[in-house]
Amino acid sequence: MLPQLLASFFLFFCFPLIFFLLRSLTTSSAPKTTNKKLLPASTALPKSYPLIGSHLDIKANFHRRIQWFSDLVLLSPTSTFTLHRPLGEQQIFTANPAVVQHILKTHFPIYQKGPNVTTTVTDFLGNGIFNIDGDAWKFQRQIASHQFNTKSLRQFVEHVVDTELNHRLIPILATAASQNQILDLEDILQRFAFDNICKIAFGFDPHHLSPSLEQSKFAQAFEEATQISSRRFAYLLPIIWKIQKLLNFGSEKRLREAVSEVREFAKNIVREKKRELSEKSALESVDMLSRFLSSGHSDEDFVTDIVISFILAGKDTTSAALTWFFWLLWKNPEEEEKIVKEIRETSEAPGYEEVKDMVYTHAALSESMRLYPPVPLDTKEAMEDDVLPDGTVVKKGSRVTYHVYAMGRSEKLWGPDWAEYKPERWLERIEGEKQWRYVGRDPFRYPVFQAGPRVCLGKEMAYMQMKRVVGGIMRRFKVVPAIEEGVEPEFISFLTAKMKGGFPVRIQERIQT
Ligand code: HEM
Repeated sequence: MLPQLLASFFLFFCFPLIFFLLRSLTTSSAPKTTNKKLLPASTALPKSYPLIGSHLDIKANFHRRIQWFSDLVLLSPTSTFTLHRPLGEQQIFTANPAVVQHILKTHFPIYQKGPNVTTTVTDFLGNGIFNIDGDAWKFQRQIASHQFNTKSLRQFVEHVVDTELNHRLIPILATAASQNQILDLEDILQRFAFDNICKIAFGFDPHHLSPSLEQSKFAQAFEEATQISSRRFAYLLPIIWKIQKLLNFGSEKRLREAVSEVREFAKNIVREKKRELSEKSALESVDMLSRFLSSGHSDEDFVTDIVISFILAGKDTTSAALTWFFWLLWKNPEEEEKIVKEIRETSEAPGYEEVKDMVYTHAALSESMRLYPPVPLDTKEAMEDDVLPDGTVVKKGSRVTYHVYAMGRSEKLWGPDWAEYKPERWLERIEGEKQWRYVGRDPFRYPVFQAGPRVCLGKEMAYMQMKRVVGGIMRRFKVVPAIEEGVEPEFISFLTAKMKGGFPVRIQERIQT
């Protein structure tokens, strides 16, 4: 009762006062933007009011915020759009490759994660690699990068992924096919990816993908922590969730419980690894966790943060990418046939080189992530005043978001056929031969894995895993969505993308032709 009373007191008496005081500050310091006057008057721009900015429109569109921001940014002639948030805060959205290059590379020191993002997700991600800047980030990146060398990738594809595929995934799919069961493929792929990342990065097998598909308390807590942390960004004023946190009620109470569950799980991994390291003088294979623990940074909380960030990186990204990939193949059977052809031309248990050479599948994955990127938005905070290449004025403290989802759907960037699923956009024929060659794109035009000094460390690992999984599944099975005809699944995102409600599918044994 007391917490509710305190909160009500704050809401009714203190807020109006704060509003009044901040109003004078915000009206005088609002940065100028050049793109505003370039937008045609007829476009449905969000209305902005003193103090609350465009909060009413933001709230009304919250359920479809990815698509709404995408529409707004693509309507702008400069592909950059400034959103007025409450209390004079500005958030700049861009789908302009020159701007993306500016923030991610040429002016990298100015555009950091920044206090706004880091304080919002710090309860969940702590000082893990996704939530830090400066020397701490450099250190984590440098230690973690060893995990992604060729030797490690080979071990990953030929042992970790292969074993999980043949001993866990395929048997579950075979049973579903024989019993005509409906499975949630998104859930299965998340479990698969979670086992994979734990094995390769921490040398630990959580055995999350099992025939019972039992819901684990950890997985549920991880999902809740992700969603509640991500929803904090939508508050009219961050102070509201901060008070809720202080008083430990509502979603903040649940977040505290979920984070505690996640941390306990991660801490057990760390403790087990410490014990292993103390018992053995030399480990057979050195995983990333052992490297961190042996680097002189053995503080349990610090290493736990690193473990949580890596679970986030590994569990929800490739699974989101593959979920949408299988949806697109269902809608594009001729593309499915071309991939099956490539798979049948490789051996049943392909090694590292063979997986690397699956260029058609590689292109098909890049093309599906263009339309459904696993990380659809990414935000940086300006550490100083700046001007973007398109003339947009950025004030210190403003957030600048590059909209990956919008960029993949931009006619300017991909041409009038942008809405079509065409893996061949990424391929060219090798002269005089029947084979394809993969043609990479400018990473600032396709920043699905980010770009510049903070480009995704796991990019190659992710492609290798996805190609091997696609090969393993499609060689034998056809994935058939159990979704009513004409219904399009909804693309949503909480830090990483999801298919709303999961991806119900039936599995069919593929008829050999
Ligand atoms: C399709 C799969 C994936 C996509 C689309 C993807 C995308 C991204 C993006 C957009 C970022 C930048 C995030 C930010 O700074 O806000 C990132 C960073 C990162 N990713 Fe991935 N990722 C994928 C898979 C993986 C996997 C499997 C791993 C392996 C553990 C991984 C490890 C990392 C790490 C360590 C960073 C942090 C890099 C840094 O800040 O220096 N990613 N990834």
